[in-house]
Amino acid sequence: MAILELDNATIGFGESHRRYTVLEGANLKVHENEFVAIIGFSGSGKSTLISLLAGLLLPDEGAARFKGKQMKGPGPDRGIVFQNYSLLPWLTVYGNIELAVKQVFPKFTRSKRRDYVQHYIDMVSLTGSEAKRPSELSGGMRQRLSLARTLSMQPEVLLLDEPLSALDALTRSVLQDEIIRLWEEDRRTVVMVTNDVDEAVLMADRIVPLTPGPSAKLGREFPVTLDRPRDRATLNFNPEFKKLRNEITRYMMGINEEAKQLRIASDVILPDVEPIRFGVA
Ligand SMILES: Nc1ncnc2c1ncn2[C@@H]1O[C@H](COP(=O)(O)OP(=O)(O)OP(=O)(O)O)[C@@H](O)[C@H]1O
Repeated sequence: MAILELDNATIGFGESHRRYTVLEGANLKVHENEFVAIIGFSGSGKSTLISLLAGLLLPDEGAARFKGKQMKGPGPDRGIVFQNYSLLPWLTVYGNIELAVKQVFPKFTRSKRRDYVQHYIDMVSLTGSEAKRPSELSGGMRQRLSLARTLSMQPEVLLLDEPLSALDALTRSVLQDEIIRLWEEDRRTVVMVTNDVDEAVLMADRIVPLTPGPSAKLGREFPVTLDRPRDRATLNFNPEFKKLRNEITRYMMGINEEAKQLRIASDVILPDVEPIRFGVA
C-alpha cells in the first residue's frame, strides 16, 4: 500500500469565473521508504501539490490519503520544510527547534530535551549559533534550521518544498548530501520538490514531472536506477546519469512547448461571423 496517495486530485483557487485550477486529476503513489522528486516549472503547482500531500490543503475533488486514510489536515507524522523557512522570528535557533520538540515529545525531561535539541543543531552545523534569531542568520543557515526543526519531530514522511533553492552551489551540495545521508540512515519516505533536474537525479529513486499549469497533472515517471551511494564527483561522467538527465530535460522542454502552443491557441480571437446556410427556407 502507498504511504501517500493522490487519487484524481483536483484543486483550484478563486470563485466561479475567476477560478484558477492549479491541479486537475493528479495521481501519485508514494511508497514507504521511497525518495520521490517532483520537478516542474515555476508556478506549475508544486507547492500546492506538496501542501496536499501534507494535508495543509484538501482537494476540491478526488482524494489525498496518508496510509490509506483520507487526510483531514496536517499532522506531525508528515513533516514539511518550506521554501521560505517559516521560522518563528522571535525565537532563537535553539528555541525554534525546542518548541517543535516540546510539541511532539512532551514527556522528555528538560535535560533529555536539551541534548536532543543540541543533537539536531549539531547535525546541520549550526553549533555556536544557538542563541541567534532567524534575522541574524544567512539564507542557508535558515534553511538548515528549518530542516533540523522538521527532522527533530521525526516525521514518518518528509516533504521538502524546494528546501535548497536559496542556497549557493556549495552549501546546496552539503545539504543535499545531508538529506541523502539522513534518508539512507533510517529510510524515511521523502517527497522533494525541485526545479533542478541534476539534483533530482542525484537524490531520488523516482522523478515525477508536473506538467505546466493551469490544470497541471503528473506526467510520465522516470525511475532512477543509478547505484547508491551516488558520487557527485563522478556522476557527471556516468553515461546512465547523462542519458537520464537528457531524457528528462527533453521531456520537460517538450511539455513546456506543448503548453505554450495551447496557450497561444486559446488566445487566438476568432472572427465574429455568422455561418452561411444554404437551402434552408
Ligand atoms: N492561496 C492561493 N490563492 C490563489 N492562488 C494561488 C494560491 N496558492 C497558489 N496559487 C496559484 O496557483 C499556482 C501554482 O502555485 P504554486 O505555488 O503551487 O506553484 P509552484 O510550482 O510551487 O511555483 P514556484 O516554483 O514559483 O514556487 C500559481 O498560479 C499561484 O498563483
